[in-house]
Amino acid sequence: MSLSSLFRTEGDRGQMTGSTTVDPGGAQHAVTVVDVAKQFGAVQALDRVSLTMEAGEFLAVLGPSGCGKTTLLRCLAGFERIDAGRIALGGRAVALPGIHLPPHRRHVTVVPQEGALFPHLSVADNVGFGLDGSGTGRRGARGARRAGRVEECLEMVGLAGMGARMPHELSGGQQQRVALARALAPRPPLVLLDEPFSALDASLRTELRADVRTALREAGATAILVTHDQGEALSMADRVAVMCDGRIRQVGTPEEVYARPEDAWVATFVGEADLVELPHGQGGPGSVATGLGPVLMTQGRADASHLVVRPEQVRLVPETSTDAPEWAVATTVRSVDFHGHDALVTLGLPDGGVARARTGATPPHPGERVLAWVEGSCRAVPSGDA
Ligand SMILES: Nc1ncnc2c1ncn2[C@@H]1O[C@H](COP(=O)(O)OP(=O)(O)OP(=O)(O)O)[C@@H](O)[C@H]1O
Repeated sequence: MSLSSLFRTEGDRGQMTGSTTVDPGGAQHAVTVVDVAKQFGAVQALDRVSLTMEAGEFLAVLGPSGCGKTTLLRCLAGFERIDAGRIALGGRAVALPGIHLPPHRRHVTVVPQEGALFPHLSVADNVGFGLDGSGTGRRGARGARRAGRVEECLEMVGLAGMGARMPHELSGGQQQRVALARALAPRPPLVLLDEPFSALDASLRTELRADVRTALREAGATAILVTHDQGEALSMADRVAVMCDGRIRQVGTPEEVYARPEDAWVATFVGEADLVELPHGQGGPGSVATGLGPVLMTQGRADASHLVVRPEQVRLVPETSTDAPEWAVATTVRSVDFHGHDALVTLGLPDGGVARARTGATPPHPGERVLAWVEGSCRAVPSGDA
């Protein structure tokens, strides 16, 4: 679901009035979400969602399709009323039982998926749309201030000097840059990005990710990016909130959610991982026998049920090599997914299981016999089944 249809209507223009409703628990944070619930018929789109953000922070909300990411964004923007819980922005309560501040009073701007620009307005007029002085002519001090801010924002997104162009004269990537410039122009304390790169090709996405990150940092904006693309979330965000079935399963830095997943579901959703089921009660530190030989297990939890083995931890050498440790297991390469800079090799293990190994750009061939072992230690996690 996209926010684009609801992005800034004429009625939103320039209305940024304040509210005196202070949230007692949210005063220190740019964003405070506490136990927010939202239901559509039988679907619990948000199930007691809580999170806080500091000013200037960039949070990615990462989860599969239908997990509730857009609903969370829409509740923050004010397009949806919450059923329970509370939301405060900059210490100001904007949603709680009995209070629902409309979108134009929340000081939030949205960068939607695509098609958000007004086709009949120039790039400069699109960017300046919500600014003081828009619609009042371009002369005078206000007009000059507005023009200055528009050019500043276009420069921030790498489009300096392109204000006179019309949207149809821009590429898809340039149009998304304009949408970002428009969102940043009123200096909003919170910018919401709803899968803003989804319509772009792979190389453009990568380029734009870095530029958007830089522009947001320069603007000092607090930002939330909704995405189902783990690479996008891990490469751009200060912290990642991993969502599943209307709940936030884990919030942490990209390194934390990747290296220390809370449960097996997070481990397999954020990056590739193979799970080894642990014998009951074997969650504590030590060595575990697996189809890939003995694996060192870190920090077990009493309820741990699976060991997380990342493909980059699995080492491979030809079966005839003498470079493998004595506990390496002789396996057969089943298939190879070649990605250019690296490859994901699927191995058929002697115990009938499969495991994956990430290799360099010269992987072994399907059918080849190799020695495999796990390097470093693996984390034991609970299954995460609700
Ligand atoms: N207005 C609505 N009426 C009924 N159901 C809705 C409505 N909006 C969302 N839902 C349902 O709520 C759930 C969460 O939807 P949401 O759009 O938030 O998910 P999402 O994670 O953003 O998915 P996607 O990545 O596919 O956009 C889904 O089951 C969806 O069908």
